[in-house]
Amino acid sequence: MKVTVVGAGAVGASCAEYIAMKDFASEVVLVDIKEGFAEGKAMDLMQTASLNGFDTKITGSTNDYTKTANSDVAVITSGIPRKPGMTREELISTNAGIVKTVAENLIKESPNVIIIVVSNPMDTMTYLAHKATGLPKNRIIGMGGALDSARFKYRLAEATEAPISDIDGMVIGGHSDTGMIPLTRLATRNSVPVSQFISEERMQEVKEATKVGGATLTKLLGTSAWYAPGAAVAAMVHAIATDAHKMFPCSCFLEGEYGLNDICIGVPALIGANGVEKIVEIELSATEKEELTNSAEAVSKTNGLL
Ligand SMILES: NC(=O)c1ccc[n+]([C@@H]2O[C@H](COP(=O)([O-])OP(=O)(O)OC[C@H]3O[C@@H](n4cnc5c(N)ncnc54)[C@H](O)[C@@H]3O)[C@@H](O)[C@H]2O)c1
Ligand SMILES: O=C(O)C[C@H](O)C(=O)O
Repeated sequence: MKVTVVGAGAVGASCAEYIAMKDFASEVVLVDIKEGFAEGKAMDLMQTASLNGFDTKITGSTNDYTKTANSDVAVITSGIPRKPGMTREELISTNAGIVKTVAENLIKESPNVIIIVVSNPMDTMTYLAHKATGLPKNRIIGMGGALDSARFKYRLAEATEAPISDIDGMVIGGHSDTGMIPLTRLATRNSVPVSQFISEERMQEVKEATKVGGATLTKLLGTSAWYAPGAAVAAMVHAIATDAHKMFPCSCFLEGEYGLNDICIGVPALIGANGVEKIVEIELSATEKEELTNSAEAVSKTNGLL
C-alpha cells in the first residue's frame, strides 16, 4: 500500500512514523510546501528503520505531487494549528484554501485514493474536500472521533483507576470544544457500565475534560497535539490496509443518517478497504440526539463560512 501524508509538520510526521512502525505500508510519501522539509523529515525517519525494525520506505517531496501518484490513501494534515486561547474554527480562513488545493492536487495523481482529512476545523475541511473533489462519500473521511475517543478512554481510566485496556468508550459529534459528545451512557469497564464505578458528578468531569482535550494540550504545549492525532490516523490507515471493517467514530458525509443531511460530522463507521464501508446508526437517548443536533448546527454554521 502507498500512503501519502501532506504536511510534514508535527501531526504529519507523527502519523508517518506510526504508519512505518506498524510496517504494513510499502511506501509513505511525505509532502510539504516548505523547501526540503518533507525530504528532511523522511530521511530522519528512514534512519530509525533499522533501529525500529520496519521496511516501509519513507520519501519526501517539496510540493511535487507526481511523487504521490497512485497512492491508495492520502492524509491531509497541511495547514496551521491553533495557539492557546484559539478555537479550531478560527483556523478556517487560512486552512480552507490549503485543504482545497491539496485535495485537488492529490486526486489528479491518484484518482482512486481514499482521503483522510485531519486539518482543522476538521469537519468543515472534510466537507470542503468532499465538495472540491466530488469523490464518492466513502472515500473522504475526517479524523477526529478516533482521537477524541482515545482521550475519553484516557480520562475514564484515570477516573476509575483502571488499566486503559479495560476501558471502552466512544465520542461522536463535531470535533470541537463544544460539539463533542462523549457517550458516557455506553462507556464500559470490561463490559460493566463505567457508571457503576464512578459518581455521576465524576462522569460529568470526565465528559468535560474530554471535550476540551485538544485545548488543554494546546495550552500546555503552546501548539496543538501530535502524538495521539498521528496514532489515531495510523490506526485508521491500518484498518483500510487490512480491510478490517473496524469501527471508528469519524467524520462522514451524511445523507439522512441520524436525521442529518449535507454535512460531515463524527458518527460511528466501519472502516475497511473502501474507506467508509458502513455508517453505523446506534440508538441514541433523547439527550444525546439533542446534543448531536446542536453539534450539527454548529458545524453547518462553520460550513457556511466557506
Ligand atoms: N483532526 C484532528 O484530530 C487534529 C489533530 C491535531 C491537529 N490537527 C490539525 O492538523 C493541522 C496540522 O497540525 P500540525 O501540528 O501538524 O501543524 P504544523 O504547523 O506542525 O504542520 C503543518 C505543516 O503543513 C505544511 N503546509 C502548509 N501549507 C501547505 C500546503 N499548501 N501544502 C503542503 N504542506 C503545507 C506546513 O509547512 C507545515 O509543515 C492543523 O490544522 C491542526 O489543527 C487536527
Ligand atoms: O486541538 C486542536 O486544535 C488540535 C486537534 O484538533 C486536537 O484535538 O488535538
